[in-house]
Amino acid sequence: MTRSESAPLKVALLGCGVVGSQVARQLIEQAEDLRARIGRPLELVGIAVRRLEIERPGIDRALLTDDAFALASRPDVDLVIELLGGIEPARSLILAAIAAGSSVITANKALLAEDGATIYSAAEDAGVDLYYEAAVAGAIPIVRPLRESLVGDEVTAVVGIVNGTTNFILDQMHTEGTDFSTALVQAQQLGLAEADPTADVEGFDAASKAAILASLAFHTRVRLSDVDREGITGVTAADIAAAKERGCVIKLLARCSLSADGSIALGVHPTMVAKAHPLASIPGAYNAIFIESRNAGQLMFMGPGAGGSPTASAVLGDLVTAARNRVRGGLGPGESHYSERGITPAGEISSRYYVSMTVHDEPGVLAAVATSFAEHGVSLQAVRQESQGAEARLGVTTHLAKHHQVIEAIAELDRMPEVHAGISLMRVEGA
Ligand SMILES: NC(=O)C1=CN([C@@H]2O[C@H](COP(=O)(O)OP(=O)(O)OC[C@H]3O[C@@H](n4cnc5c(N)ncnc54)[C@H](OP(=O)(O)O)[C@@H]3O)[C@@H](O)[C@H]2O)C=CC1
Ligand SMILES: N[C@@H](CC=O)C(=O)O
Repeated sequence: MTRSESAPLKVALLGCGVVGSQVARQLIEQAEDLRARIGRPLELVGIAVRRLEIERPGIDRALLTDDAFALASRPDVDLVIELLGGIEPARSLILAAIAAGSSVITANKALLAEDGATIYSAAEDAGVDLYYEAAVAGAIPIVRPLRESLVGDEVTAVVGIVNGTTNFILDQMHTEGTDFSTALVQAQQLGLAEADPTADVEGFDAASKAAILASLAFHTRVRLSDVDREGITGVTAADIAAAKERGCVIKLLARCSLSADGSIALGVHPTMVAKAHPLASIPGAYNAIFIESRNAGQLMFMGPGAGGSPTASAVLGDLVTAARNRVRGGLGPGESHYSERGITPAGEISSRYYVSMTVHDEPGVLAAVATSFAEHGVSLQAVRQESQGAEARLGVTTHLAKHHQVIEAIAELDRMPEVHAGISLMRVEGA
């Protein structure tokens, strides 16, 4: 073995929080196994953090630095792992690492969905690898299947649960009757939530992942701002109860599909899912993703979607792959071959809906409501009416309808004297 064959590949770690601390520990504990898989040892040469003073069990203090730029720009480093999160300084640090000739591994979906194009181009121009399996659905291998395994097929739809925090919260609300705020604190304590959990509960994190999945599935570039998004902060105990009565659970679903005209329909919304549907039984912080493609047909991926150890698994998989490329020469797949596609306007996206409202409990109300929907081209599949004295709670499930048709019908219902108040709508899957 020559000196260069046995010399370690140098690794710089940016961030030592929930995920970074697990990556650092695994790098140290699994050093021998990783060396065997790569063919050369890995040497962790530094860890960038904000607070040097805090205790980090199992981490050698001598590795810590608060000068992330100096670490990311070191010309002797081979591989930089970015686990800070957020847009800046993460973007500048990744660009500095690429400029210094390092391959980069990141879990930063917010950055890739905001400005992936800049990062992808910089990596391609510099001839270094950029891997980001951990950016979508934690431990689940989903980026590599779309980027490599299915690249010869034609993917037509990607649908799933891609945020662990919101799935955990909704599951707790359904199964334990936990209130939203308590369930969110539990998710934060488990290390599932983003540093700012607004990203989770308002659906930004799931929308970022949807943008990445759609970019890979449809060989195009989709950004966070292209995704129609609604979070779970508006989901009430009454919504949960209504879903249960209908034999459903509420899940935050991301949906990306190819429209007939070649444009892409993208959305993240709380959705009533029939209990018999496979997505309904995905518990806690697990994620699950369905892919439909022309040749392969239907595929499903399921596993832990968040948390330190599961996410570290995806990061280390990318690290070994990028390290092997360094050892043997060659590069992984790039992102430079893509086509421009339109984005289907949110109002034109079709779904089935559950619309509920309080009405005067008198003859003819149901017919008036059905007529109002029909006038806007929306046909009803099922109706439930529950008398509450002089009033009744009316719930209707529509057949497939465009969002703008349902909104227009609801605006008209709102003006009808028979309809009292409390009109709410939610998408429906499989019920
Ligand atoms: N948590 C999860 O389940 C998952 C997270 N991800 C992604 O992984 C990334 C990391 O997430 P997570 O580990 O949860 O985040 P944390 O907030 O737990 O950790 C962030 C780390 O980055 C350090 N840091 C932040 N800003 C700076 C800065 N300006 N300079 C130097 N260091 C800085 C922090 O330092 P200090 O420790 O001193 O505060 C901390 O060590 C994010 O992109 C996230 O979206 C992806 C999948 C799952
Ligand atoms: N906050 C995210 C972490 C993983 O991506 C989530 O809850 O899914």
